[in-house]
Amino acid sequence: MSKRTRLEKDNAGPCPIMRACGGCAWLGVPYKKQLKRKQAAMEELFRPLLDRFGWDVEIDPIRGMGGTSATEGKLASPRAFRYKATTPFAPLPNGRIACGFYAAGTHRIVPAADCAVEAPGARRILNEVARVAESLGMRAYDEDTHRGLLRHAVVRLGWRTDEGVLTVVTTNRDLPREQEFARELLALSPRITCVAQNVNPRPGNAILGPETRVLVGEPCMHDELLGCTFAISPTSFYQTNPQQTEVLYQLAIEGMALRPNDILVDAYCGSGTIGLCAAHATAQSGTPVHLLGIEQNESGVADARLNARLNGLTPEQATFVAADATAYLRKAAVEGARYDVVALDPPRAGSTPAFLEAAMATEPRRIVYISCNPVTQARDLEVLGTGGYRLLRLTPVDMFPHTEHVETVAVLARA
Ligand SMILES: C[S@@+](CC[C@H](N)C(=O)[O-])C[C@H]1O[C@@H](n2cnc3c(N)ncnc32)[C@H](O)[C@@H]1O
Repeated sequence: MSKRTRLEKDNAGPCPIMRACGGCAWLGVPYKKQLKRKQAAMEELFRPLLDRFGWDVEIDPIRGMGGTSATEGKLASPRAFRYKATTPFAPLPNGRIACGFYAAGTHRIVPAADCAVEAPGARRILNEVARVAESLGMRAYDEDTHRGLLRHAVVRLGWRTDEGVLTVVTTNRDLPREQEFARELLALSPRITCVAQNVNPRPGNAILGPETRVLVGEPCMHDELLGCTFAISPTSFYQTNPQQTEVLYQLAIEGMALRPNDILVDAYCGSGTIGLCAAHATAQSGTPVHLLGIEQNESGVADARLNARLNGLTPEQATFVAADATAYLRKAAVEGARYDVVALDPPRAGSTPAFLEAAMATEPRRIVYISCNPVTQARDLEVLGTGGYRLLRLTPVDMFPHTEHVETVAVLARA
């Protein structure tokens, strides 16, 4: 038998472009082994902290898709779990447009007909955006010369709904043949219910710029988590792996251990999802709480207010403020505010010492810290431990199979 070429070997694997694309470095690693690796990484990261504070806590087995690191036997390798997909665009000769994934560590685009981890159909929609733009004579943005219009496209599909938002990111607001472009994008899939344009004129790696407008269709899409309905605008934050988001939120809600009439703060709340799932559950069980959500992205706050209404919560039951979480909580603490439970879910950079100090000054019974970056979370838990909070539970969740990333939920109580 002839020796197989490297390309043939790649094509026989779980994804034909897994070596070229920078997305799923661990796709070839059995899923159970991935979970064990992540569990070991969490032990190594958090053990010194647990020992230093004398917190007698065993880190829970990481909650993977279909099982945990402690599950007996093999686990199926997860597929089709990412409900948000993105492509960069770049110019090719003869007005053609490249799209796909950046090769690992570069800005070289690797074309992809499909993607094993994205929701079915998402990659095809993104590829079709390039074809539509080519047919209308649009130019892709060139990172070297800073010329051209089309930079990225982002598609988000509903997990429990048939809705979706397609956002094209351009260097300026003016779109040639705008209406035709928008209509053709809307027609790419019955699942696209909103087509939006985001304008990002600045060079650099940030995908989204400051201005967004809906070109055609609905102003947002909807999805459902833990029995709640959520409206999601084109540029509001919404988790990419909804199945695991339910696991994550359920752990956070359990950790809150809410009591009737508690004031619950949901800081860095995005579209309000964590706090609203918690407040909705307590309202349903006849023991309502008061929710205060804090988020700096105004479109997230607008979504959160709408989401409160969609889930039957009044403005008295759920209030959302557009503010920097640190500035808001510092002021509240100085004014003597008292909260019963503070949940926070900051971006990868983590929270700030000033936020954590202010949160503790409001004397919450519990602090629930959800993190997509355990390294910054460990740093912040040090501040909370020094301030007198004690870790009760730490649970890793696998939101990002086939990558080294781990999400964690830490539950702390006032000592
Ligand atoms: C990891 S997301 C979490 C969102 C939400 N909890 C969820 O599960 O969908 C972090 C959120 O923090 C917001 N954010 C970032 N920096 C912030 C700040 N300084 N103050 C308030 N919100 C901030 C971001 O806009 C984003 O919505």
